[in-house]
Amino acid sequence: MHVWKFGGTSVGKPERMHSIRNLITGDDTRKIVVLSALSGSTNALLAIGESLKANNDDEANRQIDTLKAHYDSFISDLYKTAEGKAAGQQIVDNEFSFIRSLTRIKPFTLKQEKELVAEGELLSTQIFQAYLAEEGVPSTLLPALEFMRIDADNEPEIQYTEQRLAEMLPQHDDKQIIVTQGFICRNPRGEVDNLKRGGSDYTASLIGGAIRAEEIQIWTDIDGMHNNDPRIVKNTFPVRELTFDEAAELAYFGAKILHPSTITPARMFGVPVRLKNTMDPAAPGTLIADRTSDQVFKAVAAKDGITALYIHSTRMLNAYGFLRRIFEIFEKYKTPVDMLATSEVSVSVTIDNTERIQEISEELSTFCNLEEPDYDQTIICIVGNFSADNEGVAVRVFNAMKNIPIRMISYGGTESNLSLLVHSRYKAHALNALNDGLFSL
Ligand SMILES: Nc1ncnc2c1ncn2[C@@H]1O[C@H](COP(=O)(O)OP(=O)(O)O)[C@@H](O)[C@H]1O
Ligand SMILES: N[C@@H](CC(=O)OP(=O)(O)O)C(=O)O
Repeated sequence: MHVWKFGGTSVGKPERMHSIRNLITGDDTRKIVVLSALSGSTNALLAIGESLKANNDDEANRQIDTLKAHYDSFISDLYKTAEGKAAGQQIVDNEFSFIRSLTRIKPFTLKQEKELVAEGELLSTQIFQAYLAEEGVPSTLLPALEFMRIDADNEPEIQYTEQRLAEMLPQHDDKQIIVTQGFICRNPRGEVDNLKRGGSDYTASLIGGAIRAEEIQIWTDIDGMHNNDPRIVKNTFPVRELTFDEAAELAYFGAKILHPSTITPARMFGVPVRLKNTMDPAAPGTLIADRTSDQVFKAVAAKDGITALYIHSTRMLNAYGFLRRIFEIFEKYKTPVDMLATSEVSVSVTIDNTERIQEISEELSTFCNLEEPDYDQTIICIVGNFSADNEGVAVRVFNAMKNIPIRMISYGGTESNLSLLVHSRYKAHALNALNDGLFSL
């Protein structure tokens, strides 16, 4: 069985839904088809939520009218028959009457916001499945809220998904196509929740891992993982093969094509992930699996919103236990550390979640001296085959970066990553310089 995920841009127009229908029925493989919300919908729903939080109900109602008009016109273009249009209209009317009911709940809390934002995927999947029905393609809609769950730390419970799907899927053995929602899940309180922005990729790989799929395919609007951010750098090109580790680093460090956690379940169960282009299905895309080519530099990605903390020991040289004490504090406040640089008496670390920075700094100050943190930093992550006997890797990177100030360097943590910290104002310059220095022929 395969799991195929189509992102917002791939379902965002009626003609794109027509293409998806052709793609998923183009071969005999049984598929779970994971859909995101129509492009722009999640942002529009969040904007409605912001108006409601600000008690601006008139604005929220205007925004709801605009979004509903978009769906009305979408379904009128999507379906051919009067029955199809009526079925589509029924779905849209039902979901929008639920959205309007949320505007009447005061105060508008996070719980309602999560229910509101889930409407994007609830709409797209029902609309698409009704379209398949109109086209005579047998399919089932499997509600993600019945098999996707996160725990108290917001981590997906893959064993629960495995067990639920083992119960649910056999009931639909007669169907080749099973449609479900990306992104949405329940939390331990049974409420509607989600896997954070871009989370439909993660849904697909959690399902793929849970059912030990033959392959997970992520269909988007570009022909695979490019060697650099195509929104910032010209002349990028698709990378044909990546290992799980390489792809995980790129996704975590900012390659927006994949949600940062997508690779974890796929790697855990050895399920290959293929990135494909809905607009150009014949393009080979990128295969993420255990094997890779031996090309030295594979790709570069950048992650913004990073804060660097500079921590100095107040004790003498050779003190042991210093790092342990520091990291226990980050653990206590559930704040992951991304980059790390050490000297004998100092440690510099980066974090991207500053929610608990105040408490962390106060506890560190009890046994360390802290410098002012640097905000607005960017991690530039260079991924490739940097095995210990590969000479010249660092020199090529630093030559490319020779005109850009570097705040921190991390190399040797894995054989596939070299990371640099720069101020965010240098991000575009750094990505372009690395493209010229590492990839131009
Ligand atoms: N290294 C990269 N390779 C490919 N695409 C990238 C990369 N970095 C950023 N992107 C952006 O990711 C976009 C696809 O991701 P996304 O918008 O989340 O798609 P979808 O809506 O299908 O989920 C591309 O259009 C591209 O602009
Ligand atoms: N709709 C959600 C989930 C998602 O994954 O979307 P996309 O596949 O379009 O990135 C979001 O916008 O965050």
